[in-house]
Amino acid sequence: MLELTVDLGDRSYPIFIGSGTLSDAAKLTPYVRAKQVAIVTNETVAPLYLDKLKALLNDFDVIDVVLPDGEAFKNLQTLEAVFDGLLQARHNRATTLIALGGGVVGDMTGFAAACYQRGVEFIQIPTTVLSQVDSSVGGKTGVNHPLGKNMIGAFHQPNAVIIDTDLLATLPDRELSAGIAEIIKYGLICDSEFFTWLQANIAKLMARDTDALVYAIHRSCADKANVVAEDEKESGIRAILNLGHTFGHAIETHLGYGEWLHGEAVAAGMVMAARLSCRLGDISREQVEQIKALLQQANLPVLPPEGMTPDDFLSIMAVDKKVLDSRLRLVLLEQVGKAVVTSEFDRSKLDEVLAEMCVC
Ligand SMILES: NC(=O)c1ccc[n+]([C@@H]2O[C@H](COP(=O)([O-])OP(=O)(O)OC[C@H]3O[C@@H](n4cnc5c(N)ncnc54)[C@H](O)[C@@H]3O)[C@@H](O)[C@H]2O)c1
Ligand SMILES: O=C(O)C(=O)C[C@@H](O)[C@H](O)[C@H](O)COP(=O)(O)O
Ligand SMILES: [Zn+2]
Repeated sequence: MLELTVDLGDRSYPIFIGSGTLSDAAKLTPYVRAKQVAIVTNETVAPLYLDKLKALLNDFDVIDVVLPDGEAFKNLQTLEAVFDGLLQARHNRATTLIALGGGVVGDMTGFAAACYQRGVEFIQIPTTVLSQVDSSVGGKTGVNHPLGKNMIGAFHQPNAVIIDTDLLATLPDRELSAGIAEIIKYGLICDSEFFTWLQANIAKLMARDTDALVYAIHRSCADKANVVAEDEKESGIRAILNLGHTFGHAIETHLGYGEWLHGEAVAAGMVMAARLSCRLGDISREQVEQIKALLQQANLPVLPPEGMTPDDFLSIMAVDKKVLDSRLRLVLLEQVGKAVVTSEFDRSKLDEVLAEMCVC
């Protein structure tokens, strides 16, 4: 079992990573501070893992809230079900919410915890690759709005993150690939050595080799924990975790949430960001091809969806959360392994990349 810490002073918390961590009550119960516990999960994950989790909580008063499955349900209306469950069971400020599921369940549970009675504690038990390497760590919580991804939310850190790699056995291949997109992101933004490791080990990851998966999850969480510890609320460096997301969120919003998976949209978005970085003279064409090749080996898209126009991108990107004083800010690559967040780029180059990549 591996352990990392997200270092946030007196709000620091552990990330436990390994096979079988969800069979170990000692990893969970110290982070539940009172009797009331509410497990939030969804209709796909509940039949697979809810009983396993409940078995660790025999000494607690446990309720569960089972949400519908899908990005399309990551909204304020679905959140009502969590508040209904908590209020009907008379949960008070000492309750602990536990998110058992992928990033959708994690983001919604965290946001419910941030809001319920003005803030209660929560624990993340991520069950997808994407949530194990990214969404369960760092305290970004929230829901989508029809006009933009994650537009309603809060920063609210969990008490602990418990990652059991055994749970990935039931994950569909398409979801594995989507998670690998965010893993590749870390190599690109801050860890060139990891990028090189990924080039050598992508086949193992795709074959679900346990050692490779544990290594990639641990390294991704370590990279994310470092960034979050430096800039918890994204006043600066944390925005590098958004590589590919300005384009990717535009794809998700334009298509309707759930058509493309988040990781798929981010993959295409990272190629768009890489192409722009190349056009601006930072990374080479060869490096863009290396990035594309790695994503393609993970069965990820490297082009935007057919029919999406430059104007479709620009109108949604205009409401991106990183926009400052009406100016678009993008995460670009200075090198493979070094991202920067900037509004100081030649806008005509963005137009050229969009025109070149959008197949209408
Ligand atoms: N908060 C953050 O920092 C952050 C970071 C990255 C992504 N996100 C958000 O995370 C979401 C994407 O998360 P995701 O990729 O985990 O998608 P998801 O939560 O929709 O899960 C993917 C699918 O896998 C199913 N599933 C989950 N665990 C399973 C398991 N062990 N076995 C079988 N099926 C399983 C789910 O029911 C779902 O159908 C997006 O909403 C994205 O915006 C948030
Ligand atoms: O943790 C972060 O910071 C990230 O940006 C991680 C992203 O992978 C994630 O998709 C996040 O939800 C995006 O946040 P947003 O603020 O751009 O909505
Ligand atoms: Zn993401």
